[in-house]
Amino acid sequence: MSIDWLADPIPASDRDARLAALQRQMQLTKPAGALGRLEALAVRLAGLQRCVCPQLERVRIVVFAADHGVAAAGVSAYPQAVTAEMVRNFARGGAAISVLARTLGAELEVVNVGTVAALEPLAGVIDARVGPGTANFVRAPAMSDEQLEQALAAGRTAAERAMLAGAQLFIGGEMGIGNTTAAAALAAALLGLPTAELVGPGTGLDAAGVAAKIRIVDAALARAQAATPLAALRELGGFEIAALAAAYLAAAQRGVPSLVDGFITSVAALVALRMQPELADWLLFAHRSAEPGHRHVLAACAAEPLLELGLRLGEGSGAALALPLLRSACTLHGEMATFAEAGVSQA
Ligand SMILES: O=C(O)c1ccc[n+]([C@@H]2O[C@H](COP(=O)([O-])O)[C@@H](O)[C@H]2O)c1
Ligand SMILES: Cc1cc2nc[nH]c2cc1C
Repeated sequence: MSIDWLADPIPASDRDARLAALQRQMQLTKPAGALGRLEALAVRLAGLQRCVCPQLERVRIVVFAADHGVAAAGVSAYPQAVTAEMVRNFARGGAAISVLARTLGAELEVVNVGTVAALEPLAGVIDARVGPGTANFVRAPAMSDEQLEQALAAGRTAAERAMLAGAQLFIGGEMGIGNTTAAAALAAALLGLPTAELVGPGTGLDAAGVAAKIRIVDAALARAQAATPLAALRELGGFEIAALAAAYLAAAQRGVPSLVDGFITSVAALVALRMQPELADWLLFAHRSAEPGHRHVLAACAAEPLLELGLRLGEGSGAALALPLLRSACTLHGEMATFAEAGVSQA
């Protein structure tokens, strides 16, 4: 195995398709610009899908699940066992993302990149465990080089499966008790911002819990020296965060855009963007999470998310909730009558 593929080229958006889509937008029966950001979204997707009228019928949601050694430091409001228990819940169709995927007619796949518990075979769950969770990164690197490589490969192959199934959009989700601590540590390392700006309540810590979490992240940052985004991932990341970063890169390399979900997924996107800035065209950002550090990560990604609903669930749920907006942008763009077709007078 190798990680050389991470640097494989990412195609550019198709300028001719964008111009043709813009031309079409100007002919649709509405005052120019009246559909606001939906217009630019349709044009952007046209460039990415290399056609005048983009489509988002076939959407693949992949939830990457993994455990975190740092959970032993008491950084989450919930016990570590929830990660594996939620994988079962995803498989049985009872989780929020299961419901949303069904509602949207989107395919849902779960990739277990490293729960502590080894789970029985479950329908719709890929077993890609690279270890029983990461090490506690306060004391040691979160993962070995080999584990990092395997987690990246799990993300890449998930994106490849999505592309083979004809996905027109990739949505990554995550599940991992303790992963807001890993995400905050990674973001602090990459952005150089004070830890307190990036650490938040996660699943529901109180103020004292958040203060303790800040101290834990500070201790990890004092221990770990990371000169590159990959080194930061290895030192402070999680298996699911590495897999997500890889999946965003692999999808873009194959010409498929991704819709980024919340705080943890945005940190994965930031890591991937630091590896390949050309990825920026291919990432759409769904929402601003209630996790306070998310706004800094979004700003660093130059992202303007579509929604702000106070969500802090993860699982890809915010991206799933934004999908109807993106789909509407496409169907309006593709199906509205032009002024000429409808016999409506132009300005
Ligand atoms: O997506 C978000 O913005 C988000 C914000 C807070 C928490 N979460 C979810 O909650 C879990 C991590 O929270 P914690 O407190 O255990 O670090 C993990 O499973 C995430 O999917 C997700
Ligand atoms: C129950 C539960 C469900 C989740 N889904 C994503 N993160 C989660 C965290 C908890 C605690």
